[in-house]
Amino acid sequence: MSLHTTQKLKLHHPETFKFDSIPDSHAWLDLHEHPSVESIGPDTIPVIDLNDPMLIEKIGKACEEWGVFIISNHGIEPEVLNRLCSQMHRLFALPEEVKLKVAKAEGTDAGYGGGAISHLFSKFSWSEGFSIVGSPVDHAQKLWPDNYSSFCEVIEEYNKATKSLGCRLIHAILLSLGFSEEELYQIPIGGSSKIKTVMNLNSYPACSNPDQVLGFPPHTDSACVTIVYQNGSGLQVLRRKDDIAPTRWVIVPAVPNTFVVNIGDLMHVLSNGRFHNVVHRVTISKTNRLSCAYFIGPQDDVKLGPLSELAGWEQSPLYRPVKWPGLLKIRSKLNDKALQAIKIDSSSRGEGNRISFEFYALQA
Ligand SMILES: C=C1C[C@]23C[C@H]1CC[C@H]2[C@@]12CCC[C@@](C)(C(=O)O1)[C@H]2[C@@H]3C(=O)O
Ligand SMILES: O=C(O)CCC(=O)C(=O)O
Ligand SMILES: [Fe+2]
Repeated sequence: MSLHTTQKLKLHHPETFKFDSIPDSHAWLDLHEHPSVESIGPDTIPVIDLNDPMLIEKIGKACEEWGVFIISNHGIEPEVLNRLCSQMHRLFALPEEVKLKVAKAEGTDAGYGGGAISHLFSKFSWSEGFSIVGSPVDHAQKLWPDNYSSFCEVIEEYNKATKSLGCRLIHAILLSLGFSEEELYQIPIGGSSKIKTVMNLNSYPACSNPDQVLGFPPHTDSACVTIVYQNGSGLQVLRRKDDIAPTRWVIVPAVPNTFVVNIGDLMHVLSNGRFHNVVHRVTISKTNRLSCAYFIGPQDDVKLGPLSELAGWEQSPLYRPVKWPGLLKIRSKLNDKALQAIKIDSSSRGEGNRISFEFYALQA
């Protein structure tokens, strides 16, 4: 791979994952000093059974307090997940030059490469990703000209099942905000025909010095919700300082037959700041790990803002409405400061206005 390609995609050098010592480009300093990681502590990420009669209340509470929860009884067959895993193995085991045939092109979200905000971090991630937007057929044909249907079939199947699971979750989340069943359909993401989904397949190779690297640095997801399937642990969420302890990383356990659900920036905006867009990162271990992150947000032409008027809340809106692609553009410049750029904040005029200006310039 040429240096140019490597830098543009913020991808590893093909030999990196075989090194015994970690190259400077991937080694983070003081990674585990602050905040600390809670291995056994007072924190347990809520586990929510989708058949629980108290589902709405439990989901609302988890979205507010944690911004992440684990779901069981989701109805997706383990057999589909096993097939998804074997196709992910098959994809990432391809030679580097084959995977690069479907490298993300400038300005597109779909294809092989690093994350959309990877260029904002000082170090490379110990991971490879493949993003799917819409049909995977074109890319799959390039990867396996004679044998692409087994990949496409499981992707389509998983997509269909996870999309309907996502709609169920979004409904429960909106109901927890106080909307009625009838009102749901007036909301820009309240129905399967209104949402857009992006599937991100991730591979985190085994590492001999896992404490020096990260599979993905700390970030929030931009979408409304993300549904994560993981075949082993590695994901950690940042728990805010509270009465129990200071800010700390909490390990998200890998519970068989469950998914992890994260709240993203757009759900934080939609709920007018009530739901927590949780910061998370991915750590690496001595064994290979696979995950599939399924991002659910509004369609590209839909502006999403706080739903305060609809719900008749007393609080005034904290954010200006934004389209998903617009937010991605701001994030690719401002990273974790992106939401400040759309904040309606009368109290901090100086800084706020400067960032808002940048926001409008980017939107133009
Ligand atoms: C629809 C999406 C969601 C994206 C951007 C675009 C395609 C790739 C997604 C990710 C995947 C990896 C983490 C993330 C933070 C990243 O860097 O790229 C995600 C990002 C986001 O959540 O904004
Ligand atoms: O691999 C994981 O567990 C999560 C990956 C992630 O955070 C992402 O793709 O946004
Ligand atoms: Fe993420």
